[in-house]
Amino acid sequence: MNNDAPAALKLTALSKHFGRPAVDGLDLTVQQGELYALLGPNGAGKTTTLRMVAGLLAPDAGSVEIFGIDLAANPAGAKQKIAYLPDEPMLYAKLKPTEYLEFVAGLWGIEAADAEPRARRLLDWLDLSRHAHELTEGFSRGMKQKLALAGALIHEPQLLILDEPLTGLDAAAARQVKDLLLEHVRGGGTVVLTTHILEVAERLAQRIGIIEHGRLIAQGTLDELRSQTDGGTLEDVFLQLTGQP
Ligand SMILES: Nc1ncnc2c1ncn2[C@@H]1O[C@H](COP(=O)(O)OP(=O)(O)OP(=O)(O)O)[C@@H](O)[C@H]1O
Repeated sequence: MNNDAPAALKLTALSKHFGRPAVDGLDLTVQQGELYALLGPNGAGKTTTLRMVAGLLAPDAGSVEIFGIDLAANPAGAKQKIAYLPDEPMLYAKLKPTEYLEFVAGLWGIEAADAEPRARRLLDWLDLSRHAHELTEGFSRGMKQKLALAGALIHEPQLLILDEPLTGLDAAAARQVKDLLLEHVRGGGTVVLTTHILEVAERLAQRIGIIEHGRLIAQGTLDELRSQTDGGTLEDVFLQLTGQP
């Protein structure tokens, strides 16, 4: 990790209210090359945070910086560096995976000659190649989730923002996605994900942040979080920190 490099993601006093605070003065920094898991109870503000990072929701206050680029000042420059995968991604039912990936690549201005091998590699990796010429409308939830992830990766973003990327995936698909995320980080990329599957955070994340009522209440490696509590599994630590029985 290069300490002189700008953080991959820096949130400063980020806030969003929907009548009441959903995200409430959130400060959070993720360094380049990290896999950071954001955990929190239902309604804690995780999705709202990620949607602001993705530029889909305007903050009421505070700022988002992506590799030192202020999202509000230079949205196009900041967004070029990230991919955002929502918890319920949208696909085009009447497109085949290859067509979908070519379409997404086109939106990013990637030449077909470059997009095609990238798409092939992603479909291979996610074990979707044998379905490459089927319409996505017939895909299972897990297959759709994997294709959406491939779409998020097609422009080779440096920062991946993933909302619950493993929900609904079977063991094999979850393994493929986890391997892909680890590969992204090994190659110098950065991942920020939310998950309710604590084993995913425990196994993949270098650092874990716990958010409650829109605020970061704890952050660190699993060992650091353990030392702030009575220890145990991440589940024990999480439940203690969030004051749940
Ligand atoms: N568009 C919206 N309009 C009104 N309230 C909203 C909106 N989006 C989120 N909220 C509220 O903001 C709060 C935070 O929601 P958010 O979806 O960010 O939580 P979360 O941590 O992602 O929860 P979960 O784990 O259940 O997905 C909740 O109280 C939610 O009801």
